[in-house]
Amino acid sequence: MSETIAAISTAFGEAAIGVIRLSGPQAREMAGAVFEGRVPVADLEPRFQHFGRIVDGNGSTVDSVLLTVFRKPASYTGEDVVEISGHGGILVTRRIYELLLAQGARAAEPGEFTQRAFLNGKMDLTQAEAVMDLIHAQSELALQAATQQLEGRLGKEAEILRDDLIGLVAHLEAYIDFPEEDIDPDTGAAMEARMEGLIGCLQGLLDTAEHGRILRSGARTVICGEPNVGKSSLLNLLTGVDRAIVSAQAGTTRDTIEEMLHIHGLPFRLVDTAGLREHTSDLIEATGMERTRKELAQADVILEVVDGSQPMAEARRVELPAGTSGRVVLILNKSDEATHESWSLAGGLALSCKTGAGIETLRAAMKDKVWSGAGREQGQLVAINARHQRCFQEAKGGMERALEAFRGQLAPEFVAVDVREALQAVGEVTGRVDVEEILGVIFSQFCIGK
Ligand SMILES: Nc1nc2c(c(=O)[nH]1)N(C=O)[C@@H](CNc1ccc(C(=O)N[C@@H](CCC(=O)O)C(=O)O)cc1)CN2
Ligand SMILES: Nc1nc2c(ncn2[C@@H]2O[C@H](COP(=O)(O)OP(=O)(O)OP(=O)(O)O)[C@@H](O)[C@H]2O)c(=O)[nH]1
Ligand SMILES: [Mg+2]
Repeated sequence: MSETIAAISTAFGEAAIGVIRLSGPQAREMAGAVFEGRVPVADLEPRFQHFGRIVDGNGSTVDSVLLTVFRKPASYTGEDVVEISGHGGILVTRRIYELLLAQGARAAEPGEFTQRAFLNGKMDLTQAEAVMDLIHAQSELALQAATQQLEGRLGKEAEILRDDLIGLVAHLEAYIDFPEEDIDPDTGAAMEARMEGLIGCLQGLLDTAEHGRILRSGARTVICGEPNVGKSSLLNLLTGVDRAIVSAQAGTTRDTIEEMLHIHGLPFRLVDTAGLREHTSDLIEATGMERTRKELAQADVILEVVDGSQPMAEARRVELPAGTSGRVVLILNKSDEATHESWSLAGGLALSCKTGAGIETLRAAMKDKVWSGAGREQGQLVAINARHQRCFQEAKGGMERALEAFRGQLAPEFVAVDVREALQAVGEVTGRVDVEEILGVIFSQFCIGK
């Protein structure tokens, strides 16, 4: 990391202010070569903003700016950092950036400042990932989860797990070093309980993966039903915009239409589909239906729309893929034309896309389908991502094997091998390595010679 990197840190476009950031050993020197202020950059007091001008090679002013110096290690990246706030024009910001590149700065890779922050020990991997989640958050709950992860909540949980695993390995190692000592039954039972506890903790974290996926990419929600029941009208009602074409003609929607929406802080990716009917001679329509079936198979929520004003016997209900029944919300649309009594036992929600009656009940039902919120206290919003999920799954696998080996009275070294694998996997969550520390714990907790 001897290179000094530069990037425009604000969004591309016209804005009030544009920030260019430099990080690395030559940050101050490079900034000093283009900045003219009352005091040379090398002597500027860190963490205060200083007014001055950016000048090009001919000595002409490019912009008047505010400049901030951060001295290693007290910066975001842990390196020397310089930030320059210029006027936010596309061209002006770009020119300052290019002047810095001309001084030898390298264009930063995506995420490189945060990567350096991680490599310099300013944050763990879960926090680095949270920075990205925070930037990408599109809903209130996703933002809350990212903020908490950035504050280190998940990292702390992983570290606690890791400490427990290190303790366990240390304990097992002690028996390897002293094979003449048998594990007495009380200790054995306690160790078994400890392993079970760890598996429970890992499972608890794994249980948050579903919520994590939904927060990060939205609950996949598919609107399906026979032609002309009001599917596109429902998409428009939920999103509040006239996105999809609505018409009295059956077969209006041919292709899938996608829109994002938010319900009580949760993101939903809503897909309107071509009406499903068993037989069609229209090739385009048939292709549309094929897409619909694919969407249905991976949906988190299925909004099955029927024309509730018609008798239930006349409705040709869509054949849903196996295993999806728990995810279905049946919507009895066109309730403004009165809901036919034959639907009374079907367990559907009466709705009118025409008047909007019933929409709040539907929104609540959609949230319920994907957000049980069970298990975790209010305000505690741990939601692991796919990488964490892989690590924790591997760790749990290791612990399950360890427990089995332990119960089968295998030698402690075999049990320890599996626990070590779990330890490695959990260490990967925060991005730590372990071996040295295990040695440390062995010698500090178990006196040699006993
Ligand atoms: N202008 C600006 N705004 C920003 C950032 C930035 O880099 N620059 N950040 C970037 O994403 C976020 C803030 N994150 C930061 C985290 C740590 C430090 C920092 O200087 N840390 C020092 C001192 C800590 C202290 O004073 O308590 C350190 O860790 O030693 C700076 C920004 C959001 N806003
Ligand atoms: N009375 C009444 N009519 C509705 C309601 N919702 C939709 N409609 C009408 O039903 C017809 C079909 O609506 P669409 O939303 O296009 O139906 P669709 O299910 O998307 O139809 P396809 O795309 O052809 O499969 C239109 O004439 C709508 O105005 C409702 O709640 N009440
Ligand atoms: Mg439609």
